[in-house]
Amino acid sequence: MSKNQVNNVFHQDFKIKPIDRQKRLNQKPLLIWFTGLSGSGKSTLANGTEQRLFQNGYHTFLLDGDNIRKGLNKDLGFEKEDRNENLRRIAEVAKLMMEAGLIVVAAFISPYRKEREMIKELVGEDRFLEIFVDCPLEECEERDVKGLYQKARKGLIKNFTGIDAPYEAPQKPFLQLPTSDWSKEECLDKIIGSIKEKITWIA
Ligand SMILES: Nc1ncnc2c1ncn2[C@@H]1O[C@H](COP(=O)(O)OS(=O)(=O)O)[C@@H](OP(=O)(O)O)[C@H]1O
Ligand SMILES: Nc1ncnc2c1ncn2[C@@H]1O[C@H](COP(=O)(O)OP(=O)(O)O)[C@@H](O)[C@H]1O
Repeated sequence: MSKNQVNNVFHQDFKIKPIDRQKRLNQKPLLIWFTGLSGSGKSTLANGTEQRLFQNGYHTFLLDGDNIRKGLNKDLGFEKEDRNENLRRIAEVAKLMMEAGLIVVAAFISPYRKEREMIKELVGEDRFLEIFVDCPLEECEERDVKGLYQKARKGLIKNFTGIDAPYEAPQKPFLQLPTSDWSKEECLDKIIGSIKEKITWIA
């Protein structure tokens, strides 16, 4: 679409506002964003976090790299530009889900600081909780959950994060979880303990 066409698109106001939906669901929307290397534990912890919230009555949705890349973003690869477009679309989807009142849990490598900043700005700083799933490359490679590191080392996959593509660790994340030292349950206890205050509805 050309710039001209974008200029001819107008914002529509809805009668039902986000605040109405928040009151109905009795919760404040949030984006809980897991970032880290492949195999660091993002999906495991994002799933566990969603399960615990859901079982406690919260309205949630989980967005995960592999699944989104098989559907909405199946036209994108792993070049820097593609990763950025991947995350831009996901951020917009997460924003819509938050407007619907949901607590969104997201698990993406999201290797570039600048893109994570973009997501924070888009959804609002106070509603974006960045969780750094911190696991050394050596341990991720040893886990090699999907056999991708082995393929990357053999040169069968290009631009693999940590091997021949960068990962920029967060400098001031909301939480940093050393998954090579802490168990999954320890990490989940820390997450739930830290976000409890943020998700309680204050009328
Ligand atoms: N080149 C390369 N680099 C990194 N990861 C790769 C690559 N090729 C395929 N995969 C698989 O894609 C999953 C990561 O997708 P994401 O959407 O999270 O990546 S990104 O945020 O756009 O960087 C990632 O999932 P996780 O292992 O859960 O992180 C891999 O299964
Ligand atoms: N503390 C931990 N938190 C999360 N996963 C862990 C932890 N300790 C070990 N693991 C294991 O590490 C692997 C992480 O895989 P996964 O969650 O798919 O990572 P990612 O989504 O980052 O690629 C799983 O096999 C999981 O059982």
